[in-house]
Amino acid sequence: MAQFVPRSVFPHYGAIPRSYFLGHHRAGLTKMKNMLASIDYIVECRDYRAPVTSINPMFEEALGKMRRLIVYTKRDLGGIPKSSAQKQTERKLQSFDPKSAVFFTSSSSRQDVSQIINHLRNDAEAPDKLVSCRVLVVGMPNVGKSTLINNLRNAGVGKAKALKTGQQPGITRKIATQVKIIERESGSHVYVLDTPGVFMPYVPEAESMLKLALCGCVKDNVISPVTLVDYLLYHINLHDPQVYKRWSEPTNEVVPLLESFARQTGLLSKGGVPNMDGAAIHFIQKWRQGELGRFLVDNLEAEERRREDPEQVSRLSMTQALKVERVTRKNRPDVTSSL
Ligand SMILES: Nc1nc2c(ncn2[C@@H]2O[C@H](COP(=O)(O)OP(=O)(O)OP(=O)(O)O)[C@@H](O)[C@H]2O)c(=O)[nH]1
Repeated sequence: MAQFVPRSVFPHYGAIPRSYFLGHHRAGLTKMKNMLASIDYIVECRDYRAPVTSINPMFEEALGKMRRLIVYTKRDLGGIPKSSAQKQTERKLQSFDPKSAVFFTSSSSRQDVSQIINHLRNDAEAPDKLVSCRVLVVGMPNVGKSTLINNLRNAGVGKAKALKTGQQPGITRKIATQVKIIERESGSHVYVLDTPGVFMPYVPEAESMLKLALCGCVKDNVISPVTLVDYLLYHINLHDPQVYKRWSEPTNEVVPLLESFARQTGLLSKGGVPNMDGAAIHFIQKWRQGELGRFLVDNLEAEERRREDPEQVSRLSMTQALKVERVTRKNRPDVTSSL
């Protein structure tokens, strides 16, 4: 049998929507900016699996001057714990933001979260900090902000979950009431505030939109689930095509793979026809649960090279991004208006 050769590039970037900037994203960002005077820290959450793509340039512009902690969430889904590959990834990510404290968290690891508590506790206990400390947690939709806050609260003051979390983006719609995560004898405690996830007005590259959709930052109905699985299959094949051997030989063909997956998992429509969209969503969920390989969808070596090239460094500024969004809206109906 001929040896399987995975695709080295993804060939289908056709009609991928590039926007998911909803009303509550814009409103949330404005509110965050207005409350900065009463905030001591920003905790910026990024998705470990897409650590570069899940950076929202709007946060850089709006909140960039604040003291900031960067937290890469969902660490458990991005690699093998304590492996040399994981260590190398994390060293690289730390080197991208040398001026910020950088943390990596998995919701199942109390130790990961305790490191953030220790950092905030030490900093909050500085002699000039006699009043309460308020921390704003920001990030893309569904990146794991509320989960992180619940875990910080549990590790810091031993209390149970305070905020609702969920598999789809948009669970938190408004800036939430503050939650105490560190108690101090002086009575000036450390509080965190949850915020609605904010997407960017326009995603310059179709591939970035696919990565963000795979990680769950946009609702599952915005991009065709079969296209998303095709993109996921492209990544899986570059890592380990054996992970789907229960349903298929290694393949670059998404449709037969999903048909077989649908049949074997009972995802059939009337007449026994495979329910392709249902199967695709289920397949993606399996990856999001770590059952189809744990890897990054961003290429950190490419990002390193980009950062070394001054011509490439300029990202879309917020003003530029909003301008592009306005032009896009003018030229075609907004994909988000029906959501
Ligand atoms: N495996 C894994 N799942 C996580 C982790 N953190 C969060 N999740 C899951 O990711 C999903 C989103 O988490 P939330 O905490 O609701 O995300 P959010 O950023 O508050 O979402 P929005 O309110 O939409 O902005 C939930 O299903 C969580 O259980 C993690 O470290 N590992």
